[in-house]
Amino acid sequence: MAEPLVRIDGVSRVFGGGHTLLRRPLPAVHAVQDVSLDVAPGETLGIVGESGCGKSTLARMLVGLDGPTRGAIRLGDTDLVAEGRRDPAALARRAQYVFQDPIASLNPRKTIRAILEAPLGFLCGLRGADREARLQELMAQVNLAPEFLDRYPHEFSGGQAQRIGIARALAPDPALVVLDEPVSALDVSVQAQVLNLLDELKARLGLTYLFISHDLSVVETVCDRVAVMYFGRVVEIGPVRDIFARPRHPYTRLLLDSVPVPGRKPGVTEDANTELPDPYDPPPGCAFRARCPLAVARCGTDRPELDAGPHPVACWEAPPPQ
Ligand SMILES: Nc1ncnc2c1ncn2[C@@H]1O[C@H](COP(=O)(O)OP(=O)(O)OP(=O)(O)O)[C@@H](O)[C@H]1O
Repeated sequence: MAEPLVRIDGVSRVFGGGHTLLRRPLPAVHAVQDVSLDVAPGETLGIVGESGCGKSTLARMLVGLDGPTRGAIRLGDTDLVAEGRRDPAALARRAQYVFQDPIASLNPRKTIRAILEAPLGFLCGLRGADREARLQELMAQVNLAPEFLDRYPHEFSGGQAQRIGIARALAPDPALVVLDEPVSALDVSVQAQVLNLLDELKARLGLTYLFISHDLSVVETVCDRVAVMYFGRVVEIGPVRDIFARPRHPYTRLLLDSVPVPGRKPGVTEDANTELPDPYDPPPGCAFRARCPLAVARCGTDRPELDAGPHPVACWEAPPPQ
């Protein structure tokens, strides 16, 4: 792999915890636990897993919207966490976020012009004719007519609003764009247009994407590699083709089996125990074992770590890589 653009090293994020004034322990949620992964420049890394597994928490840390409790994140050769504290604008010029709900993520009282001018002025120091030229360029990049600049978010369809969200993210010309379920709120027909646009922009502008989704068919289409998260941890990571053709973790297999295929009975919904473990009381050993068809005694006591190679998995019973 080329020198990584992003290096996540042993990152954990705990919410809550600590003690009351009377020294009673407060409950803590271990949202992200000891995650290490790299993202190469120009790569699209998908993060998949069911609701509550820590995808958004991890993503938010990559743009400084949240900070790790432990571990380090590097963006190029800078310490992202330190940079986010020292100079949030410098971090925002390099890493941007596209939110799931496009209309809710745009200020309803501002025109699109005002929404896009803010980062161009504040982050890029553009004024006057230079700012206007960049505004026009951003609108062209997301295939929206310049007349739309003077409209308000509620006047847009979901797909158009997401184009504005993408234009706002591109405004400071970032290297990394975190896409948090960017098409899941859109109609299926519009999803394809937005995904094509993201693909074109990535090629044209040399972007790197972290793509969060629970829609595996979208992930299969757009991602180069995929990290599968379960209960705050990465349990499998590898090239998208390997993950889909030869999943090694039983949880990944369960996710793939749950994708609706016409004429096939879903495999997972018959699994009675489909709840994640209690995040306030994580079980010892492997967090997946209560749902796992391969579980053995050791899984209840020893937590498996990711093994080595281009397609690592954290499972005592996983088949060897092929
Ligand atoms: N600010 C917070 N305070 C307390 N707990 C939180 C906070 N943010 C997230 N959590 C908890 O951390 C865990 C991971 O949440 P996160 O939103 O990262 O998961 P997710 O995989 O992105 O889920 P979804 O797909 O539903 O957005 C969950 O148990 C969630 O309830």
